[in-house]
Amino acid sequence: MNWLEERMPGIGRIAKDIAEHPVPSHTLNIFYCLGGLTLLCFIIQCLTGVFLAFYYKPTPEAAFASVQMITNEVRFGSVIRSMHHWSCQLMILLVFLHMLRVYYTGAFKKPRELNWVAGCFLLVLSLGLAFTGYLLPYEQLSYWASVIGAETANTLPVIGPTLKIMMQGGIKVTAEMLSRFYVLHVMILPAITIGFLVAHFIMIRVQGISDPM
Ligand code: HEM
Ligand code: HEM
Repeated sequence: MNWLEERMPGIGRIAKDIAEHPVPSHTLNIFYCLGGLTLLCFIIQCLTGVFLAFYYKPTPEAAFASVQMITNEVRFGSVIRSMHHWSCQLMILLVFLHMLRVYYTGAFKKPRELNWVAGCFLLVLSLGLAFTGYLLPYEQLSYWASVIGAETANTLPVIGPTLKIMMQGGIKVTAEMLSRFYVLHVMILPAITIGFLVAHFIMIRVQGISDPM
């Protein structure tokens, strides 16, 4: 730390401020851990997702075969894939439970309204990540689930038909649908999620955790 402090004066104070921040006693229970556990799942998703991306091929011809190869041939491939799969299910469950904790403790009220709104974006982003990831193995179930998703988007007033075409790459499903979902899944949505998470945590730090009811 001294070595760093000499080169970047002030960094020790920031590290001390983070490490020595007291935890309010009323938050020492499982319900206040749900946000942190959601974050842990997101970190696991990013780490295991990068390993999957080393072998995954986002084309209609090769996607399913590459996922089969990850499962059957790549060393620890099935473990990494299972971790990605189950941590996704857990993340969605935990984010809803976290939202319920915030709601039932009234933590969305003044001055935390903006953080509730940031949280709503995080909820939609988490669902978007799970939805776009679902198509990637390109098996019957994932293909038709994405078609249903695109048709559901189609029913939205005004923007519906355009949204469907943007998702599928045309009136009918095209090869672009997989490329688009892949780019959304591994680049755009994780990057936007990280941005909202930073804002979420800065607001929590500035406002402090809400008082007990
Ligand atoms: C990826 C999703 C999310 C992550 C990783 C996350 C993470 C966290 C963490 C670590 C905390 C600290 C306290 C705690 O854990 O309970 C927190 C607090 C908070 N979160 Fe989230 N959150 C997410 C989604 C949401 C959603 C969906 C909402 C609501 C719509 C929300 C609203 C809030 C609010 C208002 C607080 C302040 C609570 C208080 O002061 O008691 N968050 N979040
Ligand atoms: C919160 C974040 C994420 C969620 C909820 C999520 C969810 C999913 C889901 C549900 C699947 C389908 C898996 C299956 O059925 O076996 C999947 C596949 C995949 N994900 Fe993610 N993912 C996330 C983040 C990432 C990130 C950050 C990357 C890469 C940088 C990534 C890369 C992949 C790849 C390559 C696949 C296809 C391989 C396979 O199906 O096993 N994911 N993801």
